[in-house]
Amino acid sequence: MIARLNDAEITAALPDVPGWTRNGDGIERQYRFADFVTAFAFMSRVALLAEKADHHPEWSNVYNKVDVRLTTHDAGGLSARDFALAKAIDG
Ligand SMILES: C[C@H](O)[C@H](O)[C@H]1CNC2=NC(N)=NC(=O)C2=N1
Repeated sequence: MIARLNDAEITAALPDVPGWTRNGDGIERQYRFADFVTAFAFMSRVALLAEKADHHPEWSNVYNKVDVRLTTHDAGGLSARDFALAKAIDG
């Protein structure tokens, strides 16, 4: 089982993922694109990253906006996997 990060570890990890904000047991970011096709292309790319990492986002899409929330269900909170996926998404 992956370890749940404590508050100090989360605070230390957040500067590594600029643009992401902590909200309770998750980190969140909103992406905005030119149009739906570009937003969906982003989602397709992230879906492949998520499958590869076996770590999946909670997300929603409205036209050109994609809201992404990362949390680790197996840990009951944030884990290193969330920060790794956030970096991969933005990398
Ligand atoms: C069996 C499978 O490895 C697990 O259910 C994975 C899949 N994707 C996951 N994604 C997220 N966000 N949290 C998890 O705990 C998780 N667990």
